[in-house]
Parts: sequence; structure tokens; C-alpha cells
Amino acid sequence: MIEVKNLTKHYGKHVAVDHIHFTIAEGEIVGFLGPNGAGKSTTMNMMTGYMASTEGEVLVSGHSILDEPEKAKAKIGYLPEQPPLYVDMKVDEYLSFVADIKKVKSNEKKAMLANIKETVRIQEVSNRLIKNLSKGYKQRVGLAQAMVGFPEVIILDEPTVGLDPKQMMEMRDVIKTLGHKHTVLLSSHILSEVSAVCDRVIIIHKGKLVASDTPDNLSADLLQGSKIQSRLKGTEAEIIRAAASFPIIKHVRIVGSKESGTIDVIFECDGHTDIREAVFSAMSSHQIPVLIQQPLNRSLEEIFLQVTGEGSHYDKHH
Ligand SMILES: Nc1ncnc2c1ncn2[C@@H]1O[C@H](COP(=O)(O)OP(=O)(O)OP(=O)(O)O)[C@@H](O)[C@H]1O
Repeated sequence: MIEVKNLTKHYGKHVAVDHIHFTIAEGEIVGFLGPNGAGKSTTMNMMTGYMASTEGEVLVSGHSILDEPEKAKAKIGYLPEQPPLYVDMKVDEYLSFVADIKKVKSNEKKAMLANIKETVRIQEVSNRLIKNLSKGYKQRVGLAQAMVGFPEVIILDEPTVGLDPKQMMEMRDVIKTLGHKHTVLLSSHILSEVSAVCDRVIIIHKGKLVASDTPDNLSADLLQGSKIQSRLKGTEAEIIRAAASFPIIKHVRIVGSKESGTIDVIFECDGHTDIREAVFSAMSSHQIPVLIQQPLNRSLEEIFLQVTGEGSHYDKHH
């Protein structure tokens, strides 16, 4: 559906997007994640033909956004970070105006706009001036604008930024329903947001793609084995001494005691080594029975910090 090949953008000497390569299949909802300044908006602006790339190309259903812009752009609806709203227009007037610009056939216009307003839940504000709407409604009118013409692909830049929690949830629900009929790419710097609605997450940092996987796999792949909680039969001093004899174990944290004569401990190792074996060997070499071993999956938030290099453990293994 969308192929992004070696996409690169230089602003003077600054490389904002650095040879990014990914594809999005039909019907997928993909989250584009990265901290502020990672290059998300720049990438989206190039994907939608708003901005020329320095290098690389974007194909939408096989059509190059640069060489065949009309064909490619007709398949994309875009909600930029700042929605292009005419605030002195009423919602209906504005959407009708957008439909005319997008050359929607006049006999299809009415039903299309009614359908879109229902999908994004803005029917009740049809006759209100856009400038008087709440941020949540304004954002959904922006989304409605992107949907006019029923493009196959919908690209949303930070669609929930500045919304209150209730508006955010409404926006998320709307995005989920979009996935039934459209291919969706949305950017965010909030992990919980993309993991709630997306089939797949692409993470970029400093213009480079650093991960692409399902939210679940990201969690499993990156972190399996690096952190576990164990229940051990022994004293604190014995456990710490045993752990110290195995350099692979980097952190030991005593959690407490839930069973008499035992201590619950969280162990962490660097990188992607399976720490279960290390803990087992370390403890058994000091005659400390291991009663329970339980991997601890880190939250996506922590994974994000790890892959983007902002986490406290990142620098040790990269
Ligand atoms: N027009 C421009 N001229 C020069 N540098 C720019 C321009 N636009 C963006 N940049 C720089 O390029 C980098 C990527 O910016 P971009 O807006 O794409 O990031 P982002 O991931 O969308 O972040 P945000 O969430 O803050 O919008 C940043 O370092 C930014 O300062």
C-alpha cells in the first residue's frame, strides 16, 4: 500500500530524516513513534507530498508521490499537526468546501459528508462556527477533512495532542473504526496511545528507524530475560554475595519477604542475555534454592526509552 524507500531530508547540514525504509500493508493501523524532534512530521510531510525529500521515494499503491503526485495524493488523506481549518466557516460549509477542492462529484457529496460526520461524530456541530468548537471537536473536523473523498490511506500527525483525556479516548475510538476501511498511519510521542490503537509500531529517533514491530513483540523481543523477579531461600547477605559472583547480573533489588525464610528479589542484566540461567547458576553455586522465577516485561514506555537511548540502561549495551 505505502512503500517508503530510503527517505532522507536535510535541513541545511541537519539530517532530520536519515534513510528511513518501511512499508505499510493495506488495512494496517501503524503508529509512528518518536520523541519530539525525531523527524515524524518531516517524514509525514514527505509522505503526503507537502515537502520534497532530499533523497529516497514514497510510493502509494505503486504511484510515486513526486512523479505522479495527482494519482498518489488522491489516495491519501492528511491531518497535519496544525489542521487546515477555516475557523470563520461553519462545519458543514467547510466540509463542503473541502469536497469541492477535492473534486468530489456533486451527486455523491451529500451522502459522503453525512457518512464522514457520523464516523467522526461531529453531526451535532454541523451548523456551528469552527472557531467556537472545543479542541476535541476541531480536531475531529480536521480528521473529517482528511477523510473527504474516502482516500485509502489516512495519515494523522499527533492527532490527540492538546486534547483532554475524554476527547483523547473519543479520538482513539474514531481512529480504531477508521482501520476497518482505511490504512492508517498516526504519529505520536505517547506510547500508551499507539499501543492502544495500532497493529504495529515504527519507532524513529534522530531521524533513524530504530524498531518496527507489534506492541507485544516489541515488549517480548527487546526485553525477554533481561529482568526477572525470583523467590529465594536464603538471607539477603547470601543472595547479594551470590549475585556479585556473576558479573552478568548488574542490578539486585530486594523486594521483600512474602513467605517465611524466603526473599523476593528483582535481578536485572544488561542487554539481551537470558538472566534466568545466570540467576539460577549463581544461586545454586551458593546453595541458595530458587523457588520461583518470573520474567518481568517492561512497559512500552521503558522499551521506548531503551531503543531511543534515553533510558538509564541503554548506553551500557549500545
Ligand atoms: N523547516 C525546518 N528547518 C530546519 N529544521 C527543521 C525544520 N523543520 C524541522 N526541523 C528540525 O528537524 C528535526 C525533525 O523535526 P520534526 O518536526 O520532523 O520532528 P517530530 O518528530 O515531528 O517532532 P515534533 O513532535 O516536535 O513535531 C528537528 O530537529 C527539527 O528541529
